Amino acid sequence: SPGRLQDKKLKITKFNCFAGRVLCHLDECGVEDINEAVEQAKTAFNIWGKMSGMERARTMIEAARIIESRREEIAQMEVINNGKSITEARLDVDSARLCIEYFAGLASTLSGQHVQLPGGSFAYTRREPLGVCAGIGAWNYPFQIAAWKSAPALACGNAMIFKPSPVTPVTAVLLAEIYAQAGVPQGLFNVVQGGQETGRILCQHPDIAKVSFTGSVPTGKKVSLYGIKPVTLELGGKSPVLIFSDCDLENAVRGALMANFLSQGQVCSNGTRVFVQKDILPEFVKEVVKRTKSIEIGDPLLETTRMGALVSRPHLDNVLSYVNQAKKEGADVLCGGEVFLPSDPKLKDGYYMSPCVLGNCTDEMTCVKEEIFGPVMSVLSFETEEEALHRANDTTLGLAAGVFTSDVRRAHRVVEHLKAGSCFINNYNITPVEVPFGGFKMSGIGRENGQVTVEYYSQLKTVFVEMGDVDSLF
Ligand SMILES: NC(=O)C1=CN([C@@H]2O[C@H](COP(=O)(O)OP(=O)(O)OC[C@H]3O[C@@H](n4cnc5c(N)ncnc54)[C@H](O)[C@@H]3O)[C@@H](O)[C@H]2O)C=CC1
Repeated sequence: SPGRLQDKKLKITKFNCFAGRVLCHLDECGVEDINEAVEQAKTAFNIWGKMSGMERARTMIEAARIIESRREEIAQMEVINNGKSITEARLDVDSARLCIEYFAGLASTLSGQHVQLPGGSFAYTRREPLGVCAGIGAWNYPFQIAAWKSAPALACGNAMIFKPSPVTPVTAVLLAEIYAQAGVPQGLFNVVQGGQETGRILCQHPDIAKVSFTGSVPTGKKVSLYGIKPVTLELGGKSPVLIFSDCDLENAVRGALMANFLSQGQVCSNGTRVFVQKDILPEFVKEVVKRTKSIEIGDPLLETTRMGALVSRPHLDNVLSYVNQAKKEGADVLCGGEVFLPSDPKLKDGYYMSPCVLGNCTDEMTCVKEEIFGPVMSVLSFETEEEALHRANDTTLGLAAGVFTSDVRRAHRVVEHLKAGSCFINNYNITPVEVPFGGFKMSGIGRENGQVTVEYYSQLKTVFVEMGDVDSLF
């Protein structure tokens, strides 16, 4: 009930995803903790927000350097936190570092405009920070999300209070430690732990100037109703990949695997609806199934592992139930879709499953309509470009989309008509921090990364300067 966190502390139990054992217990933060974090952040903001961009950049670059020096330790912690393979966890740590470096570089470029007006008068605009921002994270990229939100926030002169998902509470704390070590004012980036109630209290706090949220569509809807404050929403997807018969098939197969199986399929931008032109369907399916079957599943800390454990037992059960539903609705399970038991007895209670390819799918099937958020690829066939585009766009979501073709005119024509915020031509699921990322339609509002993100973490002030006398009508 509202306010229940005012009096008593609730405990979060965090499990180790790949061995299924209890990892730690945490107290959920309530009103008092959040008030304290906000007060600290306000004090820190008063120092940080007044510094020049160059000064802020220097501290952020130091944070990036510390991340690089602790790369392996952070990556290992992320594996335990989330269950993904160490190879992927290292890439997440790199992406976090690159994002901090990128926005440190932008910090000194923040500027306004000068507008000349009649009579020598003029106006200018100032880009000012918002104040104390809230960041709310999902569980699939815990460290990376904390960096993707805090880097632009801090570069623009704001403070941030970040709440990680209670399913993966560990690594955001490392980021707070690193910023502190780099020398940001105390409390500039703080972490509060907890679930939806903590999130609600934080977002609704009157001194929170902005909320940047990553998570599901239903929660995003709630967050957007919390008050008159700017929100960035990075929500779910059910993205299409269009594979034309004139493509380079080898690259299309690789792209389809990257579009579905990174992070055990728990990626918002995944291209889970794979539309393949009819004449290359048999060849494509044969190759995709062969490679999916050979994905090494198991201990995510081993270098050879390509797929680790899903994030929790209930989530694993949910993904498996989607596979069962697909079977009932007439899809063919071409491979995987079952609980996977690693040979190492220590891992017997982990949340593993074999990656799944569903063939013979149609647009009405649940697996084609709903975000599964697990390693399940649905393959559909199409005949014409027009038909593929119509079916690809027939969804309320619009996070990402991909096209594989060797015809340069087709590639750009198709992308022009795809209703998605992040489109890929002849690749999939790459997210360089220099380019904006975010969704159309119900997949979200605003963007993360790229120069444009500065606009989402600052506000514009217009200043009019009169050089003559006041021309009064009275
Ligand atoms: N577009 C993007 O960049 C990404 C989107 N996602 C989406 O996130 C979803 C999976 O993540 P989950 O953690 O299960 O999502 P979720 O919506 O259940 O939770 C996300 C976060 O919101 C918090 N929260 C829950 N209720 C809240 C409330 N009423 N007020 C404030 N905060 C609240 C949670 O504790 C968690 O930290 C998927 O739908 C996925 O597509 C995930 C990663 C990236």
